[in-house]
Amino acid sequence: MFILVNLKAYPCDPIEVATAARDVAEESGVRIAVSPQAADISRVADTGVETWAQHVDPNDYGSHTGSTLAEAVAEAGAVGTLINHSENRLKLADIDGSIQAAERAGLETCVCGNNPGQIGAVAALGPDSVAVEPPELIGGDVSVATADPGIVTDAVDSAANVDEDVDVYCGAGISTGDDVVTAEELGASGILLASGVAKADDPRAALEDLVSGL
Ligand SMILES: O=C(CO)COP(=O)(O)O
Repeated sequence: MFILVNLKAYPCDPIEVATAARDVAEESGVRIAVSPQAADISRVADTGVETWAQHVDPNDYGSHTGSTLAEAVAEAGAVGTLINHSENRLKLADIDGSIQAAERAGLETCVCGNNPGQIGAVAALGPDSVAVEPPELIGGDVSVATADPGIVTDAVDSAANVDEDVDVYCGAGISTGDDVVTAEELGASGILLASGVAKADDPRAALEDLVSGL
């Protein structure tokens, strides 16, 4: 299982989370990555943790003020990027363009979707992975794998029907090792989470719990 920690714009210490994630990944052998604010990518990557961007724009180099250039986040140390999110919704054409920009820069891609239908649609664009995250469960206390297991299994089927090479992750409300094991049993090959680590009093303990059943 891959554990991808999205720090969103939470007021946590990205270096504290990154250092903990690096250490827990090393100790457990579980792949863990951290996705900080774009401005923090470089110093997070310097900790040695696998680092992802939260977004890249479709544009290439050029006159694109305010854009997040895929090459720039790769140069800063990111090896992957999230694309699309219920908190940062993109049009299908822009998702396609952002995947192409990320691939051009050598970044691994994970495209988020709200439901199995969206997962099938974005899987058709050829990302490395997709993540199903029901918006109503994001930031809550109940894991998607418990609250709505069918959405995970349907997303796995939906992606497989389009492209069997696309990995399927799930997210929303995941915070414990039991949640991760349940997600794995439903067919997910990774989880995407935020508040369970970014808002934890002790991010290291939260990460240790997340990998405890793997
Ligand atoms: O949106 C998410 C990750 O991208 C999930 O957020 P929570 O883990 O806080 O529910």
